[in-house]
Amino acid sequence: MSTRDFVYTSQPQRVVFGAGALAHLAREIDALGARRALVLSTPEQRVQAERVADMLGAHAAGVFDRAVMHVPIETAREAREVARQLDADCAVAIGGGSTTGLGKAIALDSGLPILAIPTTYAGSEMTPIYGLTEAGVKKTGKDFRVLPRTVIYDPELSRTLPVGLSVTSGINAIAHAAEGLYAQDSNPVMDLMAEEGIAALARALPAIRTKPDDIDARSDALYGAWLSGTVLGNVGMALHHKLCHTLGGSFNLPHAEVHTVVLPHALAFNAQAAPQAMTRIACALGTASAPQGIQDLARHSGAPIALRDIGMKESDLDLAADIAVRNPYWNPKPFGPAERNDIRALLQRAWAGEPPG
Ligand SMILES: NC(=O)C1=CN([C@@H]2O[C@H](COP(=O)(O)OP(=O)(O)OC[C@H]3O[C@@H](n4cnc5c(N)ncnc54)[C@H](OP(=O)(O)O)[C@@H]3O)[C@@H](O)[C@H]2O)C=CC1
Ligand SMILES: O=C(O)/C=C\C(=O)CC(=O)O
Repeated sequence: MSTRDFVYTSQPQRVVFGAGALAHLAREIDALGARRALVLSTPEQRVQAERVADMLGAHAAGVFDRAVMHVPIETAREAREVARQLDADCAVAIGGGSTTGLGKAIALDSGLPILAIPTTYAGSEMTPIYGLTEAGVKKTGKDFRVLPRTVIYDPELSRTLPVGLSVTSGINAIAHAAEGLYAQDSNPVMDLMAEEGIAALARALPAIRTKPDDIDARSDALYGAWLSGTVLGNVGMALHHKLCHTLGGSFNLPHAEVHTVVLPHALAFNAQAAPQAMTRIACALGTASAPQGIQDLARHSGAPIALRDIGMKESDLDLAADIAVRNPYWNPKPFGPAERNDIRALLQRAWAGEPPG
């Protein structure tokens, strides 16, 4: 094995993992030194949030249940104000990436520590990345104040996640790991986590499709999500995430589904420029080809493989290509304005659900 130069910085975070781990909530709030926790959720997950507030007893400051995808700035302002009025000294976010994202918006403003309890595989709980949407434009940034201090991973809570969303959310996680393997600032520790994360999710997703409440499969998927989210939090994103942020942010396509459709095509685009990463991804998937392996995993798990099936208009593909190449992320194969036609062709294949070219 050859070694290479790298920089590795570990991030201060506490992870409590296991079926039934939610029972440790009060202990973890104590460990944070928090006295008044504001519990966050989506409207639909309010019952779960109230259960969490009940577990906190006198340490619960209240419940704010208006989290929505992509964190509109108005919602962020409202939640920040509620946290101030209730004199909260901590935010407990129970839910998917949307709820964690709302916690991050509060922390960005106030420095309040976040305790995250993820119920999807999006991985936001492991990253210092935040997203905020203002006047129809989503901006992302990095700030260590938003990195949750404690994460409770309880696979019991993901048993109710519908199969379709479990698969697409799982592939959202795989995307973090896959791009981590060819990131400009990758390192050997993240590479190991990425491979293990992809392998765990590739095992778990078909098993969840067969038996959605299988706690071992749920546990494996959440373990993969933790590893993959850690990779996203430690190394850079590339072409795939740029395309997904363009399609989600400017065309309002559903986050996890976009990741699922685009990933095979983004990997195909990068295949020649990142051959070692492709080998590691394929190996973790147990397939001959990384791009085709991802598309097969999606198809065989009943997930969408075409942008046209998740709300993208063919007439918007030109604009999407223009936006994606305007401010490109670093990528092993550069994609600026000069590669606009290649990106347009990639999007056409993804739109039609063709095999990754
Ligand atoms: N900053 C970062 O590092 C990252 C940020 N993100 C961001 O997170 C958002 C996407 O996160 P994602 O998790 O995909 O989406 P959401 O948090 O929006 O959750 C998706 C859906 O899952 C449902 N759901 C969640 N948990 C359960 C459960 N246990 N049982 C039943 N239903 C459940 C929710 O239903 P309901 O609406 O009914 O509550 C919701 O409709 C995006 O805004 C994305 O940009 C994603 C990854 C990383
Ligand atoms: O939009 C954000 O909050 C920032 C990053 C992500 O969404 C990562 C992803 O595309 O899954």
